[in-house]
Amino acid sequence: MREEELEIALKVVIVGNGGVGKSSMIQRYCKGIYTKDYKKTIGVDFLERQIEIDGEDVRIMLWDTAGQEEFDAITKAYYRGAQACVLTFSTTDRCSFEAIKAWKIKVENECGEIPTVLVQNKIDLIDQTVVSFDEAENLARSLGCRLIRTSVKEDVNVASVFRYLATKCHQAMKQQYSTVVQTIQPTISAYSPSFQSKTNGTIVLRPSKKSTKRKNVFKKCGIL
Ligand SMILES: Nc1nc2c(ncn2[C@@H]2O[C@H](COP(=O)(O)OP(=O)(O)OP(=O)(O)O)[C@@H](O)[C@H]2O)c(=O)[nH]1
Repeated sequence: MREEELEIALKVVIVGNGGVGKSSMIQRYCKGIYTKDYKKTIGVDFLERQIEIDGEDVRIMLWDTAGQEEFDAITKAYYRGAQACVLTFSTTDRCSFEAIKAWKIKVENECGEIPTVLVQNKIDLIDQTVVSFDEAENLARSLGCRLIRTSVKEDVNVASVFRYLATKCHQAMKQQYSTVVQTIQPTISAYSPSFQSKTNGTIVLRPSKKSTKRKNVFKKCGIL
């Protein structure tokens, strides 16, 4: 497999109370559609979309989890292995805003600290807001993540949420990859007066099949 054929896949979980717009957000992003009807998610659902980050293909798998507590036992299992998280609340639902910290803890218990974004959805209904501008900003600051305001209905900022997370994960993977490559790909520099080579006595050892190594490294990092 050549380097350019490698694929990076990201698992992203979307969490938040029922009715905040999680399913709508995923449908909007992956299928480009929006429906006014509310159909409660039962358990877990998933859709995917491929985008390009830094010239590389990144497949984003979006896991839509039910917001109702009755599904907690099922949904928790699906958080495992997620590399990024979207914490969602609705502009018109105070409880969904107050539940955000609990949602973060639920995800952290399964995945540890992963790149996370706080999303305030239904910004088209800002005249009916029950969360002030500052409250949302302060919550994002206290959680240590970026706040993005979206309207799935009007298609505002939805793509930015996933591009932001994919870029963060992609950078982290690249960094992780180069660290692993540095450890498994030693460069031995030795001066030998009796050895006359093109490199003036410096012997450089490199793997002959770079792309195969790289693929293995990606596997080790859990990227493939
Ligand atoms: N005005 C407005 N309505 C929205 C927006 N996004 C979603 N909705 C509506 O909010 C309702 C709930 O949306 P869903 O996507 O089903 O919510 P959910 O978070 O997946 O809900 P659960 O499956 O119960 O967890 C639907 O009627 C949507 O049409 C938005 O940006 N603006």
